[in-house]
Amino acid sequence: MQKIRIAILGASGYTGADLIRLALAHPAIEIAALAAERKAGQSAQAVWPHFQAAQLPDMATVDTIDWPTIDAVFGCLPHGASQQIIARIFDRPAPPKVIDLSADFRLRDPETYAAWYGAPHAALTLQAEAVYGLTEHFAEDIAQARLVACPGCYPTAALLALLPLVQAIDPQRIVINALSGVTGAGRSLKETNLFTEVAEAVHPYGIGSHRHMPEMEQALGDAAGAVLRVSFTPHLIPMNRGELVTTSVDLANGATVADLRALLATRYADAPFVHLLPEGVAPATRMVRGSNHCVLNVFPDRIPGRALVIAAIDNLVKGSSGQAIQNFNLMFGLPEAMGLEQAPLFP
Ligand SMILES: NC(=O)C1=CN([C@@H]2O[C@H](COP(=O)(O)OP(=O)(O)OC[C@H]3O[C@@H](n4cnc5c(N)ncnc54)[C@H](OP(=O)(O)O)[C@@H]3O)[C@@H](O)[C@H]2O)C=CC1
Ligand SMILES: CC(=O)N[C@@H](CCC(=O)OP(=O)(O)O)C(=O)O
Repeated sequence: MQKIRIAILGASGYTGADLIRLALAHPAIEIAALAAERKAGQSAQAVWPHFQAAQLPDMATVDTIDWPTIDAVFGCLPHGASQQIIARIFDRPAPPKVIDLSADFRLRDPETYAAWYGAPHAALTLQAEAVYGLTEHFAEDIAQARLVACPGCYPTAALLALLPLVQAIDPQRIVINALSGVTGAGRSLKETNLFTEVAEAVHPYGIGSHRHMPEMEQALGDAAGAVLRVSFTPHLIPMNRGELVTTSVDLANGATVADLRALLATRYADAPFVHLLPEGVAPATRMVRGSNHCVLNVFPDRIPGRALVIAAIDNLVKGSSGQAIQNFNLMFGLPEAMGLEQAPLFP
């Protein structure tokens, strides 16, 4: 089989590392280029000693990649930088397809983007063109796209749990609490992510202001046909990878908890990576660690008329690099699950 030649930009970060891991196991991918910024010029093994057994290119810079030989790009770059670099890629003749993991192309409305990200978007035409890459919900558009904006890790879990339910709940009354492992914050040095400050502690952050709210509101609002607001509070927990999202919803239109379970069961019956657990079984990060799977369940709340919908994913796989490969598969007409079949690591 003729392999698809990929470049991974931001290959020295955490999502870049998991993309390398997944791409090495993908039968249709050849890793043709890796790029970094400060670590450019280093060998892949100098940056990632756990890839001793792999044949990998050295870390280049974005501009020194042999672009005409590249079929697909995975952008694992910080937001802001990502839109500048991706705009330059699309200025080239016959550009490759791009799967962007950053937040830069997720929000449709330029004013909403500027309000939440603190600066106007630098590539408005591409922003309008990009397809939102929540694979299970937008597969047809993803398959036709040349630029896919992969969702944030929290929106991935929250939207997989809630999008099928919008007609059975009050979409204006959604409360989302989330827990994330520290890799969610990336590999760059931040005081709040030091072992000494993360270990034996849990803290909420971005309270009332986290930039994943407009992303969730955009997708849920589209599904509900209404402008809406969600309440979302993330927490950083002392764990490397994994994410758990607990949503509290008001039942609506006569729906019961059993109806919510039936909606999720039907919606994801054929989805290779999204699983409604048996009644009463609580989703846990250990059920998905290192895998592209998402586990979901619905529970009655003690407050009448309310329900809890809980989802667990691995932020570095279904929450970023795995979902990016899933989208790549659709964009290149490959089976959706190709290269992603690994079972979770347990314990
Ligand atoms: N971590 C997660 O769980 C998730 C992350 N994302 C998003 O994916 C993207 C990557 O995240 P993550 O891997 O965690 O980030 P990291 O901070 O771990 O890595 C960032 C990477 O980008 C490179 N880089 C930084 N600035 C530039 C630049 N100006 N030009 C070229 N390369 C640059 C870095 O190179 P160097 O090391 O050489 O400085 C590094 O390889 C981010 O937008 C993030 O928000 C999305 C979902 C989940
Ligand atoms: C623990 C932690 O810090 N998580 C990150 C979200 C990771 C993610 O999905 O980031 P992007 O939207 O930038 O792609 C945060 O809260 O900003």
